[in-house]
Amino acid sequence: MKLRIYNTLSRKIEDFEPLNPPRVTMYVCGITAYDSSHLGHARSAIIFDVLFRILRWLCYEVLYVRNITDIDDKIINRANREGLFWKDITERYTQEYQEEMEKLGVLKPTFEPKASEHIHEIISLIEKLINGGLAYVSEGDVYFAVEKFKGYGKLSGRKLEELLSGVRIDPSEKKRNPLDFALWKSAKPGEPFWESPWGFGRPGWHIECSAMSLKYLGETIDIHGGGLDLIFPHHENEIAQSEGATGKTFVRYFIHHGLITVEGEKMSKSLGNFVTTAYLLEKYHPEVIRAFLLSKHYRSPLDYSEKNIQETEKAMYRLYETLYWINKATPKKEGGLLPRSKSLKEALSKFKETFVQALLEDLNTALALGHLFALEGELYNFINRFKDLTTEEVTLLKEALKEIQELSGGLLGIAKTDPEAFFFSEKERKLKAKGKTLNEVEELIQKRFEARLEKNFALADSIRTELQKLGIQLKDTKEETFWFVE
Ligand SMILES: Nc1ncnc2c1ncn2[C@@H]1O[C@H](COP(=O)(O)OP(=O)(O)OP(=O)(O)O)[C@@H](O)[C@H]1O
Ligand SMILES: [Zn+2]
Repeated sequence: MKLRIYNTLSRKIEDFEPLNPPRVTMYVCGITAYDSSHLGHARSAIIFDVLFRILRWLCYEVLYVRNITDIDDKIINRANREGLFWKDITERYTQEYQEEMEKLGVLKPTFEPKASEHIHEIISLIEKLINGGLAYVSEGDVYFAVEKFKGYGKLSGRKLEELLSGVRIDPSEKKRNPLDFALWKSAKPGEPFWESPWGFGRPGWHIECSAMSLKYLGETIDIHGGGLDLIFPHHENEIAQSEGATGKTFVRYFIHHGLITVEGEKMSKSLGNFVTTAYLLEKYHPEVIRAFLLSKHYRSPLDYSEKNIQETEKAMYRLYETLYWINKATPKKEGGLLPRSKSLKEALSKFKETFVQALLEDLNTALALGHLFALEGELYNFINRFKDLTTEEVTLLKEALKEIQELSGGLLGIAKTDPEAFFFSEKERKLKAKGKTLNEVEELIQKRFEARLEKNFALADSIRTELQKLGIQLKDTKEETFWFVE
């Protein structure tokens, strides 16, 4: 079994071959910690989380770095605006982000280095670039000289001449070429600074990723990822810095995901069209958010709207309802598989074959989810149609449950929660929003259950109507009333 993945460098889907198997090195550009994270940041973390899980499932030993940018103009502006020390800002939002990612079931990367803790490595790398003639000092700043690096533009497919035609030349600039970018910026009043051979100052944005990936993962890394907004200039500049300094290939596979959009525009803080991860976690189960984010191919844009995520929630409730019934299923008679289970059996073996296959072919989470829901549909119909299950039929249902939990739960982080726990926390959360407690509602449901046993249908119906007003959906079986809040 082999992973095939789209490589932005070649613009093709390629077989994934790590440089030194079984080791795989992966670096993903993380957040700039100056504000609360939004759904776009969660998409990035979850896509690479799925890739991380798949690589581990393929028995690779993955070293995964996701950095935190904690030196940046936006951080400094925010700190000055709030009258706080820059570190207060970055620590607050880093912690918030890490807690949210944990709630979303995102596995911790091997390393989460911060730019501010790697100034020494950054300075050494800049010195190397200056010594190699690829960077120059100008009034306390250091710039990378883009025309000195032959391959500049190879990732984004841009040519230097084309790029130059689009920029305004300002003769007062400290740069020799308007496309040169800052590796080091001299300190301005009110900004954090560090000591360097070029005076007090701070690193530019791009150099931190080159320095930290070199430190933790070595000169050549297998995978480098981020949103496609980072292809140019960020990743182009990272290549120039890293390859300029080492003379080696920096990245074997560049993987870029599409953006979360709102009515077609990138979700971003500067446009003010964002929903925070915290807000979504208040409203939706973490697995609903994951399922929504994985419902489209990672390279496509994904348009957020409340309606779209609510549709995912409906599908997830149905999935969990099915898993709930399987959990509860017990045989009513001894016996083997009857002809009626033929299509379920086929659906299960199809799922086992196709689910992982979809993920291995360029991480097609949308298709994998399609396979999951196809099996779920078969399971749902089977459970609802046949109440006199045989021992072997129950075994088949439990096997399907186990496969779903292992494959979808393990690789997508979806369907990994115990179904009872899923509904319990969902009911609590939704009732709280309606000003009700779980106890109150459970008492009503019990009362209705008893009324039905006593054939007091008038009372049972009036309770049902009352519950429906709260958006509660009820489903009666002989043993219990299954319910959830819409
Ligand atoms: N709308 C989005 N959809 C998907 N990924 C995004 C989106 N916005 C940012 N990202 C990704 O999140 C990661 C962290 O990015 P970063 O903190 O630099 O965000 P940003 O682009 O500055 O966000 P904003 O513009 O909202 O401030 C990057 O890999 C980036 O590509
Ligand atoms: Zn980066």
